[in-house]
Amino acid sequence: MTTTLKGIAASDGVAIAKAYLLVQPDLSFSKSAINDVTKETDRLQSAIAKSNSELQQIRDIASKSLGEEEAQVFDAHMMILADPEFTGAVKQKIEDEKVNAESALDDVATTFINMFEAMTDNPYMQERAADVRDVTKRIMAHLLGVELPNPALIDEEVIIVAHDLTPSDTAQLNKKYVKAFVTDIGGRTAHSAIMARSLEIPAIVGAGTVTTDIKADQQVIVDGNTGDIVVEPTAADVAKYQQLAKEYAAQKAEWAKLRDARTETADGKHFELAANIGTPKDLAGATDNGAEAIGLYRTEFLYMDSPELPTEDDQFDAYKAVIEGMNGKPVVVRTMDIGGDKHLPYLPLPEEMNPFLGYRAIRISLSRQDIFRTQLRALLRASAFGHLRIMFPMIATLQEFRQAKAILDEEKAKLVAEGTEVGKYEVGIMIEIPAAAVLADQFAKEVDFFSIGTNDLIQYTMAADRGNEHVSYLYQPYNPSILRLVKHVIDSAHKEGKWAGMCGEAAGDPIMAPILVGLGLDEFSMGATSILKIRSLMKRLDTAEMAKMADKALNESLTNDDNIKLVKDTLK
Ligand SMILES: C=C(OP(=O)(O)O)C(=O)O
Ligand SMILES: [Mg+2]
Repeated sequence: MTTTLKGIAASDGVAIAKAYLLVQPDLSFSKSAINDVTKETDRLQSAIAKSNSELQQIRDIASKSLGEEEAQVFDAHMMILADPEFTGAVKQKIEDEKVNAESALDDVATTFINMFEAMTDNPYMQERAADVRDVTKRIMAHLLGVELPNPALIDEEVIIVAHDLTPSDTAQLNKKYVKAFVTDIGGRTAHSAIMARSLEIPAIVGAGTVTTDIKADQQVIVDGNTGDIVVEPTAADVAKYQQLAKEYAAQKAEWAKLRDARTETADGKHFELAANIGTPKDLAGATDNGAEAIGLYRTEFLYMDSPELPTEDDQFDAYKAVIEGMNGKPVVVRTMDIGGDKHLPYLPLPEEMNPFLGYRAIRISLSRQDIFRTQLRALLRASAFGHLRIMFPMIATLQEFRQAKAILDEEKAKLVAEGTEVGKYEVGIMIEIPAAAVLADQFAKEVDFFSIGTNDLIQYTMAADRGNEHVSYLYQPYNPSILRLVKHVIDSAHKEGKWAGMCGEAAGDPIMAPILVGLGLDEFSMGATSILKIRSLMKRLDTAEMAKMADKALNESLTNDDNIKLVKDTLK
């Protein structure tokens, strides 16, 4: 029977394919005493052998579809399977204590994981804990006779159905086969959603209980424009959505004609449309979509994709590739923003009740200066190769900015003294904490630019977790409170002769962009796939009319919805 589910539209486009449930099975077991030791060690042996051949197969496919580097993690897993200190210890425990294999495996794995995690001075060994966990899960699944999902083995078109997708899960999906994804939890600005937009696949997040409502292999339609998920569609549904997919493709082809066009309003005013990227690989998408700049390079993915802290040279190579790749166009590189929902296995952070209010971004950089200075040196060296803008995330106070800037100046002086070439660069901050937005007039005297991070600015202003679907109604970019903060930031920058951009998701939103044009925002940075849509929209706007509309939006409208209506009516 056909059912329609609803979630939060997180990435545009329409997809029709069968469901692939990326759900962790229940691996609980109970401890029991055994009589037949040989039978139990045979069960263990067979689970290890099955795990090994599965890993071999995953490794082969992963190396072909994702690249040799991504595949190497599976070598590490196979090494653990072959390590007598680990699997030998499980066998020994079964023999000595006459317990079932599941319980012996769990005990030994826990000992190893605790041991690795305690090695706080050796991040490489700490990371092995995650490998032991993964391998243990695989052996356990075979012992219990349940199946683990293996997304790397997908070799036909599917729609991924998951409770949530971490940034690293999303990075492992092969775009050739993964046509869309839907998740139980998350909001429009969760990193999985941002990732979907950069992969250019439709996505719906925060859809409630899709992992139980949708069964494996059921046919599913995902409409990433509206947030509708149709399960077991009728032939008429399929025809309707095929038509919508066709129209969307035609619309995209129309926008594509604007690729090399200058971004101009109807009255000839230019606005800079930039792309947000996560890795140098995203550069192609940015230039294909006509980006005039990179307005946000989120460097944390460099750290997340690496098994240990990336070296200065690794970072230099990545930054240089992006800066050179943009051929003199500006590139805003944001220093590491780890914490919140982004974790590094080799940099254990304290468990926090409110990670988004905790130890993240510049707060980590200022206390772990070894990590920060390495990144700054790599950036300063890369500045010689084009137009660099360095940006600090999550700045709350002037002192934090001054401290970060002083460290940058120190590293520059050291490099210059060593005879290393350093180019020109600007230094700016993200405005994503209300404290900094309110004091933007003070900050504007000291920084070269602002980039407003609405994803965080909205969550902190509204006190509503950006990834929590229960409070996603409070993600209100057009709420007059948010707009007034944005106006204050833009006006403060202009008063000091500085520029203000926006790199939060709101910059690429067709309702928000006209208001921002009216407020005089200088630079709009967004997922690359939104650029042409916004360029096309801007061609229709008159800046004086938008300024009047923005004034109403700030001073006459009372709610977010009032402003949606105001923009729609004005653009009619
Ligand atoms: C762009 C932003 O940063 P991130 O989404 O990486 O937190 C933001 O907060 O708006
Ligand atoms: Mg942010």
